[in-house]
Amino acid sequence: MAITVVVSGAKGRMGTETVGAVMADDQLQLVGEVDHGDDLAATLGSLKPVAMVDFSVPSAVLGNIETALANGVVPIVGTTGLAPADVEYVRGLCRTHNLGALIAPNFAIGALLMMRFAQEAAKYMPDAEIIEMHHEKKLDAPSGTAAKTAEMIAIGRANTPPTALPDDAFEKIPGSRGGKGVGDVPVHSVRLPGFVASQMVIFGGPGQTLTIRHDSLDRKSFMPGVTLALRHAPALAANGGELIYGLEHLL
Ligand SMILES: NC(=O)C1=CN([C@@H]2O[C@H](COP(=O)(O)OP(=O)(O)OC[C@H]3O[C@@H](n4cnc5c(N)ncnc54)[C@H](O)[C@@H]3O)[C@@H](O)[C@H]2O)C=CC1
Ligand SMILES: O=C(O)C1=N[C@H](C(=O)O)C[C@H](O)C1
Repeated sequence: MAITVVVSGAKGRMGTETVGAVMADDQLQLVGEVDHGDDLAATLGSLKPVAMVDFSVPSAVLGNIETALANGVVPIVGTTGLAPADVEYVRGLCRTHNLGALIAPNFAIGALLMMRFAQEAAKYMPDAEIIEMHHEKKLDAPSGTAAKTAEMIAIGRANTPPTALPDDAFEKIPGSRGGKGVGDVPVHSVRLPGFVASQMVIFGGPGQTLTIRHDSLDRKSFMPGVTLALRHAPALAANGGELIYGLEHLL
């Protein structure tokens, strides 16, 4: 029997692509679409899908996750902009509702490999900075992918501290050195027309640099990951209330 799916954020760039991908997958059945202004709780309550995939906006995603879990629906979340504390909050909600969920900052296989290689490289080359480049309509900075990459670099270099900058180093223009969050890895966010989603992780060592780069040139790059995640929804529903953070854990 096909896995029933409601798409949240269905009228957006990712939502539109997702609607098409779900409809084209014979293991999945699209039963509903919601966007801004629609009643998600009523939709999920009446249609009772197995999964809700969310590509909405940072200000709405936590509420949508709460609504899905409260209605017994597995959230498959691509929306970014969640803080680490939000992810922990969702982890707790999953336990409370005894229902699994997935938060995946990036569904593209190439991006997952880029993050994995970055974690590995950081063991041997702990000095690293991230430059992420996205289209000009993106709301959040840094990207969810950059934030997760920084976390993974921090894990990779846990036993190998990066080189300290000079004590008297300074920024003539505030922000020139990028932003730092979890993992203390500088992240530089570029927003320009022309990009979909790209990221470079640059490692530096004495006399050498290593650059790991991924480019999503089309939003189709995310769709195999989205449908794969949705096919895992029944297993997530029965996993005892565990939140999975990162699609790599389902590969
Ligand atoms: N995890 C991944 O692989 C990817 C994640 N994203 C993320 O997905 C999100 C959406 O990206 P885009 O499609 O480019 O944005 P978009 O702006 O094109 O689409 C967002 C849609 O959400 C709708 N929306 C607003 N409030 C809503 C609510 N309360 N409930 C449901 N829908 C609501 C908007 O009306 C709009 O149609 C962003 O956070 C982006 O960072 C984007 C690409 C890949
Ligand atoms: O907004 C986007 O477009 C993207 N958002 C995700 C992120 O913030 O990492 C994934 C991908 O980079 C595209």
